[in-house]
Amino acid sequence: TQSTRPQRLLGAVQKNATRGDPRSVVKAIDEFCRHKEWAMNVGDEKGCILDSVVSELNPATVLELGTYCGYSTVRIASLLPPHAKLITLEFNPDYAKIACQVIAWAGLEDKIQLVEGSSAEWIPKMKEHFGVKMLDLVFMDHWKDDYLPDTKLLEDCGLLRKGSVLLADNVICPGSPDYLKYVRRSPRYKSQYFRSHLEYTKAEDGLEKSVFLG
Ligand SMILES: O=c1[nH]cnc2c(O)c(F)c(-c3ccc(F)cc3)cc12
Ligand SMILES: [Mg+2]
Repeated sequence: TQSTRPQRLLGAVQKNATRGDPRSVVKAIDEFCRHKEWAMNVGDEKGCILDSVVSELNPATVLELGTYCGYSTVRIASLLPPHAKLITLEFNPDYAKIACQVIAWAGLEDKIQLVEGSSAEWIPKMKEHFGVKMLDLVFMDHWKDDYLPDTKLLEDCGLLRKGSVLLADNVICPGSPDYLKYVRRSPRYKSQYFRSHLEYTKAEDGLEKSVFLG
């Protein structure tokens, strides 16, 4: 039977990356996506912006919406301090199965909790089910139409504190205009656009970093 693109991506990791070496996992995926098959990882260029936001923030609790194959999950987790935790939500079971193996290859299982399900279902359960008090960073990379409703849900569930950071991928391509309008207009956020390119292409895309002001 035919393999899927995520399966071929995992194969490239297992073939080219060193077990327990997150940076080699990131590199293997970027090489695969640049030279073999495009895939919707945040990629190396936007990934560097992601790295700088994570490193500057030094978050203790991170929520990632949209795991896909675990590329940004591994990028983020490899930069976290020792006892920090990353919870990543993935709706698609096939993606979750691949991501779990990519995360294991990187040796980051102890820092990452991968949950299969929808953000709408799991955001309200963050506190009771994961013992999460507040979120220091949310990386939004799931589905453009869910960015705004999920942001409102995070607010309503009391998961954001003064200084919590929302970092959203793909705000230009595919684009999330309603989300951009909201965070840029709201007096409750200080928003900043980091211009970049759609992963592995010359098309414009960027990340929007929005600090919750409480
Ligand atoms: O659905 C998505 N979820 C999360 N991230 C994405 C992404 O980074 C993309 F580039 C794209 C994308 C797919 C096809 C295109 F032609 C352009 C962008 C989609 C997603
Ligand atoms: Mg993306």
